[in-house]
Amino acid sequence: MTINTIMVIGAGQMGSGIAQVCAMAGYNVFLHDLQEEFVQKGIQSIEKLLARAVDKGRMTEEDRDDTLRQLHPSTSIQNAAEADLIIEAVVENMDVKTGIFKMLDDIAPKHAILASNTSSLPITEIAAVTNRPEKVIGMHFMNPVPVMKLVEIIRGLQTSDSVYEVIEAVTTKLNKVPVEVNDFPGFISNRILMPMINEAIFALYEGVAEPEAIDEIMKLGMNHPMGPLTLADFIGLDTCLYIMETLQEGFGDDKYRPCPLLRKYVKAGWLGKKTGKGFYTYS
Ligand SMILES: CC(=O)CC(=O)SCCNC(=O)CCNC(=O)[C@H](O)C(C)(C)COP(=O)(O)OP(=O)(O)OC[C@H]1O[C@@H](n2cnc3c(N)ncnc32)[C@H](O)[C@@H]1OP(=O)(O)O
Ligand SMILES: NC(=O)C1=CN([C@@H]2O[C@H](COP(=O)(O)OP(=O)(O)OC[C@H]3O[C@@H](n4cnc5c(N)ncnc54)[C@H](OP(=O)(O)O)[C@@H]3O)[C@@H](O)[C@H]2O)C=CC1
Repeated sequence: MTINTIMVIGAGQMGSGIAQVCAMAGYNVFLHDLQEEFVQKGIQSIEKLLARAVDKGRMTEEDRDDTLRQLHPSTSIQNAAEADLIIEAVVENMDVKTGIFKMLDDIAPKHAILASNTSSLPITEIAAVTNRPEKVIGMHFMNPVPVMKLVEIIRGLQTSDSVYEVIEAVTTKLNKVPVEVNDFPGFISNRILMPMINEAIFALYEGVAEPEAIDEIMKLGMNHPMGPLTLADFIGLDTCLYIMETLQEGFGDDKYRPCPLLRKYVKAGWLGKKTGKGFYTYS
């Protein structure tokens, strides 16, 4: 099966990054969100990153223009009728995602593959609301998408081998490395990463150390590129909380309980870098 047109649903930090790498790889791309202003914000962030790549000599002006020509803003979900592959990257909420997958199943052509960039939610459950569970798959990109090499590919219970192979080939064409996992809460990446971040938040909550000290210890002591609290702010504290809730509910194990401080910050609207305030303040 040949993939020519990709539609990305959700023009937030992940959706815009995914649209960027798809357009750079030569795919025709719709970047879709509910409102024009969100789509334009996503496109502007792509333009900024491409301009930086040109300035640094990593991309020619011609390649930048070609990439931008491949990108089409969308606020009409009906554009899904043109897509061979749809990658959903909206908020980490099962009801919102299943609502979108039901709509996409009605609109997208029969051959189209429906992928989710979910961080933790069961692919099998998302697939079950469609009439094509064999064509539903997890395509979990890492943040920041243009930089990180991994795409964790999650097979739902009914995902077909041929769909897996197409997604593996698309991932390679995006210049990323696909790694296959089965469908369990948090997959591999967030089953391991998020409890570490949650533990760092507990350490702060219990007054063991200041945020800067916690981050410095993990950076200098463990060679992590970012400390866990900086990384949580970067991912989004809402997303971190939803992932911990999925792990706790999915495994029925309180070892995954989200730290109360994380809940408190999310309730306050302190979602990290994207809102200007989290464990740190951003201008
Ligand atoms: C939650 C989930 O479900 C899964 C996840 O994604 S978990 C999160 C996974 N991601 C991580 O763990 C990221 C950890 N952090 C890092 O790897 C690094 O800090 C980083 C790559 C983000 C930045 O690297 P750095 O060396 O500290 O900073 P910096 O020198 O400014 O950036 C390095 C390069 O990345 C690029 N970059 C940095 N931030 C970027 C962003 N948000 N978007 C695009 N490119 C970015 C820069 O342009 C720079 O490239 P050039 O030098 O070619 O211009
Ligand atoms: N942040 C991270 O590091 C990573 C996140 N992910 C996953 O990617 C997904 C998106 O996360 P992220 O990009 O960080 O989140 P953001 O909050 O940055 O973006 C989500 C976007 O989806 C839009 N949206 C919400 N509902 C709908 C809808 N019904 N139809 C169309 N668009 C909608 C939002 O619009 P509005 O602003 O109006 O709500 C927003 O623009 C989540 O599932 C997350 O778990 C995966 C890997 C890493």
